[in-house]
Amino acid sequence: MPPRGDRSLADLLRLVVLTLVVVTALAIPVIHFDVQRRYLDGNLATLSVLTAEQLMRQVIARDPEFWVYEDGRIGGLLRDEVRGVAVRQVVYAEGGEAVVEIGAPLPAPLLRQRQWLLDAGRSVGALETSASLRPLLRDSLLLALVLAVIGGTGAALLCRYPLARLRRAERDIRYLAEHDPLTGLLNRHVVEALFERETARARRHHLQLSIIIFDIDHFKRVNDQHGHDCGDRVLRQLAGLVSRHVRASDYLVRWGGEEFLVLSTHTDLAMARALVEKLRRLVAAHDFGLPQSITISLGVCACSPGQGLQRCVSCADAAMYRAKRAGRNRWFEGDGEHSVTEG
Ligand SMILES: Nc1nc2c(ncn2[C@@H]2O[C@H](COP(=O)(O)OP(=O)(O)OP(=O)(O)O)[C@@H](O)[C@H]2O)c(=O)[nH]1
Repeated sequence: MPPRGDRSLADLLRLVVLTLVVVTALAIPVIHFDVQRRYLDGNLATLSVLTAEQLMRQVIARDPEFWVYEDGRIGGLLRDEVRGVAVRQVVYAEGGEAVVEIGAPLPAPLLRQRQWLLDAGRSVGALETSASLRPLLRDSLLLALVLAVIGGTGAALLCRYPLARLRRAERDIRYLAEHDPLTGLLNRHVVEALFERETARARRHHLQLSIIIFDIDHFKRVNDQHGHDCGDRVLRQLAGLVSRHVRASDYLVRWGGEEFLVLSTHTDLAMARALVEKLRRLVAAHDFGLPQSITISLGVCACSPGQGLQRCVSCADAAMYRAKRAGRNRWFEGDGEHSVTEG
């Protein structure tokens, strides 16, 4: 049996070794996590500036030995070359050889950055992970392990890039760009692209395409008599009402103030006539909660093949104005030559 003093010394040594192991195991990912938490965690504003340049600068701040920042160069690259380049990849490299590479190809400046590091005999890890903490820690550990195994001499970059949030933001931005905030309908900016797509499809499948334009009659009176908020409510109600009564393959667009456009696919003139009359009746019969009834005037045009959006719209527009002049709450149809016929 070993003497008592030897036993407690061995226990103490074991404890020290164990502590060292645990601290080492925890330290690397914690350091990486610290980098991301201090600089990369955050909101969209932070995201928009999450670039290679910034990431590198943070690492320079942490490890001035590793990143050469001289002559306006960052890690061998001109600052302008990395400005605005998002870091999105996972790259582990050692000597002249990439060890692990996950994800889409790196942007060109970062590829050269990596090459510069490889040539300089550095190890590097650049990492993108999802927004949640668990994969971040897992990837952080993995990165630390890979660097430990390959005997990395350099720092590892850890970049938490909240992709999910970015995608959501992109979706939101696109939605705002394409939709009218008051009614939630598509706005006129998207019509050109829709028209091109649908005319190409119509040509391929020998289908017809029609455009309807309609405008609320005497809408100024609604605003004047009941206030602008009430006018807004009528616009929203009308948008909801009409969108429930056009086909899913039709596009309802807020064309301007109280003017709307329907791009009706697979619809020839006979079908479009039926649709405009249906819409006219629908609106006239609807209770908007006002003392007066709300009516619309409409113009319809079947777009002939090769007729561009502008001509098709002005054909429907001319027909709609004719309906206004003829007393409102009615529709006219136009042909490509702008002659109009009463509905
Ligand atoms: N509340 C509200 N009013 C709007 C909006 N956009 C346009 N308007 C109003 O729509 C009215 C359009 O008036 P006019 O162009 O004179 O047409 P109108 O009174 O409908 O008469 P006709 O079209 O000739 O039947 C104006 O008073 C605009 O202020 C909107 O987003 N909200």
